[in-house]
Amino acid sequence: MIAPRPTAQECKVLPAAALRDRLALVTGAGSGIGRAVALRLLELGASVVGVGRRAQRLAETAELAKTSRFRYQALDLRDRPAAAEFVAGLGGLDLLVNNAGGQFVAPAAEISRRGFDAVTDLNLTAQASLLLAARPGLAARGGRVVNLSLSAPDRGLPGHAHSAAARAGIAALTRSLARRWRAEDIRLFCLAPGTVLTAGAGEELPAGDLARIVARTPLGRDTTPGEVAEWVAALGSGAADAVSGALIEVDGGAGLVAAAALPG
Ligand SMILES: CCCCC/C=C/C(=O)SCCNC(=O)CCNC(=O)[C@H](O)C(C)(C)COP(=O)(O)OP(=O)(O)OC[C@H]1O[C@@H](n2cnc3c(N)ncnc32)[C@H](O)[C@@H]1OP(=O)(O)O
Ligand SMILES: NC(=O)C1=CN([C@@H]2O[C@H](COP(=O)(O)OP(=O)(O)OC[C@H]3O[C@@H](n4cnc5c(N)ncnc54)[C@H](OP(=O)(O)O)[C@@H]3O)[C@@H](O)[C@H]2O)C=CC1
Repeated sequence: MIAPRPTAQECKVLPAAALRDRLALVTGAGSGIGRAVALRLLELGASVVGVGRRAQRLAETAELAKTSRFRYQALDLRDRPAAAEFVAGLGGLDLLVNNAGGQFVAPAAEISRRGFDAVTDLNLTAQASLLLAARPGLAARGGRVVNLSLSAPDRGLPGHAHSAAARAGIAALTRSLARRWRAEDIRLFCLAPGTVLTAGAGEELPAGDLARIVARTPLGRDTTPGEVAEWVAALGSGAADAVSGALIEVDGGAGLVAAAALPG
């Protein structure tokens, strides 16, 4: 049995105008966690630019947002020059949410070189490139960065060797840049969800595997998109500025247990 989750409303703990007049860039804003983040930042008063490959999905987020403070651009973040040009065009930036990501599940021995590269590119090097491109805009506004990772990537996750390597890499990159970019008034955080039952997670893993993973989670439940969104908003708002470079696991304790619920 799954333990009770907070409702979307119960997740909302920040004051109403916590992000008023801020400009945020949210990658992967056309679905799942990214969409929940974009909508919550808008509710809190921010202007949000959403990117992703599929314009139709971003348009659906715009419909839900019902505000001109949301705009979007179809963009493949692995196209470095296009992504860099787009970010530079935004000018000053208060918050970058590096959320776009994902992987396929396969035993390590069956991941080809191209497969490994595809996943590390999306989840590490494309995020790193976007960070570098956003640096001047972030520095201009004393901005904050939230990089999405995966809970406890260093514990070893069956079927996720490529992704775990990339996600541990983004956590390390976050720590490194948090030290260096402090001088430019840029703050960085790494946020690591456990299992969030988005359509994307459902495409990646069969429902039975997801249910087994959730059942092994110490809190006995999945993490909701609303919970992740509130954490992102809090980190972006300055409420957590005593934190720097940390990997924050919003995972119901999933990272505390061995990840043996998956094959591979
Ligand atoms: C404890 C875990 C709880 C659950 C956590 C859930 C976490 C989430 O992240 S939810 C997010 C869910 N969404 C996704 O993960 C979907 C995103 N995935 C993708 O978009 C793609 O898989 C990709 C971007 C990672 C790769 O796409 P692409 O670059 O288009 O790749 P290609 O199709 O060109 O293939 C490149 C290369 O990879 C090999 N490959 C692809 N799929 C598989 C597979 N299932 N198994 C093995 N290998 C695969 C493919 O064969 C290519 O290699 P070569 O054959 O050597 O050319
Ligand atoms: N759901 C979960 O349990 C967990 C998720 N995560 C991570 O959180 C993030 C969001 O996950 P979730 O919402 O569940 O998954 P989704 O699959 O719904 O979200 C991934 C988003 O990234 C976008 N995206 C993928 N590739 C690219 C690309 N090359 N360029 C631009 N955008 C791209 C997708 O849009 P489009 O396809 O239109 O490009 C999509 O909107 C991901 O990084 C995921 O790995 C981490 C831990 C657990």
